[in-house]
Amino acid sequence: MSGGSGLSPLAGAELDLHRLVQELAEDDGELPERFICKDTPHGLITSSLPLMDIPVIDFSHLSSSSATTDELQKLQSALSSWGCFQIINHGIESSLIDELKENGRQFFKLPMEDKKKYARGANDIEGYGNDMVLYKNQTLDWTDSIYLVVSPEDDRKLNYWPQSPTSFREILEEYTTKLKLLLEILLKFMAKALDLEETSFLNQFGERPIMYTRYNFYPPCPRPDLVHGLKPHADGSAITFLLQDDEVEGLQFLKDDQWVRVPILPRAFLVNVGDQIEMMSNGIFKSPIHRAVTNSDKERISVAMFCAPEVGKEIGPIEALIDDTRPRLYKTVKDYREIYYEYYQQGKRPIDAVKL
Ligand SMILES: O=C(O)CCC(=O)C(=O)O
Ligand SMILES: [Fe+2]
Repeated sequence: MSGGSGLSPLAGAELDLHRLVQELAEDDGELPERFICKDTPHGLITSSLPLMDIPVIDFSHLSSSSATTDELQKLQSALSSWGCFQIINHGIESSLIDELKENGRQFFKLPMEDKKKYARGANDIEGYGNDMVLYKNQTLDWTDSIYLVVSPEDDRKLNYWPQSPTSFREILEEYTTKLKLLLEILLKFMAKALDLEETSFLNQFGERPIMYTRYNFYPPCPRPDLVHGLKPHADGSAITFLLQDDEVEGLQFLKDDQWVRVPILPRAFLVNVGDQIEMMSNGIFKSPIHRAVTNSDKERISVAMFCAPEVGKEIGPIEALIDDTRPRLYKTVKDYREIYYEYYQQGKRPIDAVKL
């Protein structure tokens, strides 16, 4: 479900029964037509593309009194220019991060029949599967994934949570608890960076924020020049935390019509704003377009955590960010995810649906 970015599609979206990318990759056969992009130049890892000078925010500085102002300024500038940054010294243990990713890797290594026990069901978006077909003639992305609601806890569908490797569930649970705290801290810093009340963003998330995780697995691809790992999209979430592969590059952002490669910073979080923070910040923070590319000899894994306000919660630009020089740019909406998919299915950029 590339481009789906952490939100559920409209009911009745077409479910496709094509084969998993991993099976195709092991086949060594011809690249099926449905993966070949016909439109833009794509796919290329092209080391000729510039490496992004991505801002790195040190969380330990944000919490210390002396360095706070500079770091908040950096955060503000990162989010208004790029809409993304990397976090170091975030306090989540390396061992937890390593195990989370290793569990993902091990899961994708299981025999197909074991993985298929967790296969996405008809009319569901959760579980193990390939790119989900949401609109007609959609080009398929070269990725398989496991997609799970992790919060609120009572919305979890444990039947989709792998039991092999044995620590998969426990580690994901622990990771979710820690990321939820990190999300809260980050939202407070983001408000401070704009001179707002600390809870200005947090309040819009409500009591039961939604968190989805997606393990993206990109097998080596015979023609990385012809396919997308994940086609260009902006996330429909409010905030996305991404753990990139420690060794294999693949994530790229679009800035001023130019694709740039994201450097690997092991165990850092790549954080990007999703459409919902762009709306809440009245357009000051940008929800960036990004994509993942594949390569012909190495598999790649990434783990995304999409965070969004609770279901049914009204969200919109924070009042203090609306004035004569910056009029309100977005509507107030509920359940942006439905709007997101409706627009996505029509091949339009979802955030345009909520612009005034
Ligand atoms: O694999 C990556 O690096 C990108 C993942 C991503 O953009 C997503 O899951 O929405
Ligand atoms: Fe994304």
